[in-house]
Amino acid sequence: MTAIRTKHIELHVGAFHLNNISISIPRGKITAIVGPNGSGKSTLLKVISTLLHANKGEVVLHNKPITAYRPIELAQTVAMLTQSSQPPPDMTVRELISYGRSPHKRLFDRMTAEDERHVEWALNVTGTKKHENRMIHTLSGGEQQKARIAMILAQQTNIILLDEPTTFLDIAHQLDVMEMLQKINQEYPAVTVVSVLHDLQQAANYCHHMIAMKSGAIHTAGAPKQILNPQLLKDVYNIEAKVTFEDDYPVIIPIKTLEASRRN
Ligand SMILES: Nc1ncnc2c1ncn2[C@@H]1O[C@H](COP(=O)(O)OP(=O)(O)OP(=O)(O)O)[C@@H](O)[C@H]1O
Repeated sequence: MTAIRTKHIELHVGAFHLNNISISIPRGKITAIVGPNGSGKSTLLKVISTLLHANKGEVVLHNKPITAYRPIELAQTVAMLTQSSQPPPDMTVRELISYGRSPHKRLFDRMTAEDERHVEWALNVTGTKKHENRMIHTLSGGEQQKARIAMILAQQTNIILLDEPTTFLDIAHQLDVMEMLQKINQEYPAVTVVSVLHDLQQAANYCHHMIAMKSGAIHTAGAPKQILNPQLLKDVYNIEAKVTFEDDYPVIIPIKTLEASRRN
């Protein structure tokens, strides 16, 4: 079953062109979007979440065109963690996470017991409970990132879009986040997770499906173990690399770049 389908999406932003994007993202699975800097990964996520509107083409969520969703219904269906360049909001961790409940409430409605239960769950599942009463700006970059992820999770949507959720995190916390997504995926089979990731090995280890982008277009999509190979690394990243398999998982050993002046 497909959670997200895009049909021939075209979008021009400045000089950049998202070019004929047709993808199917499986429901209840974890999908990684990978590709070089500037290849269009964030732009594609923004189109799926309606932060940006395509010039042409269609996005379909759970078999319903995105244009047929009411805004509140969309906010109850899709949550997106964007790449944050904003200063941290002037509030506590718990207050930030409570904002995730907004799509389930009317303006000025009080938090219900159910809202509190979802906030509590998000605090615990992300390990941010211990910071719940601290102001966001007093947290480290990694701790702030986890609080932002918790806010997205508190939204309790069946589609979760994450733009580089492991940015700012050390290796242990990166694995922590990936394991958390895996656990959520196992406990809530209806939840579809789509994450932009730069670490291809993590993508292969934790994701069921992988979409590789290059220059605003889809290069390849499929099971990570099937598509991750030296040719993909050459075509998409222009690097020479060895790809071996250990217990079925790819181990990527980068050797060298093939040219200096390319990439996207
Ligand atoms: N509003 C905009 N105006 C002009 N160019 C834009 C705008 N938004 C994005 N771009 C350009 O579109 C291209 C794709 O950007 P996007 O953020 O989608 O890439 P990405 O693959 O997510 O990159 P990264 O891995 O570096 O985050 C980039 O070259 C970017 O500079």
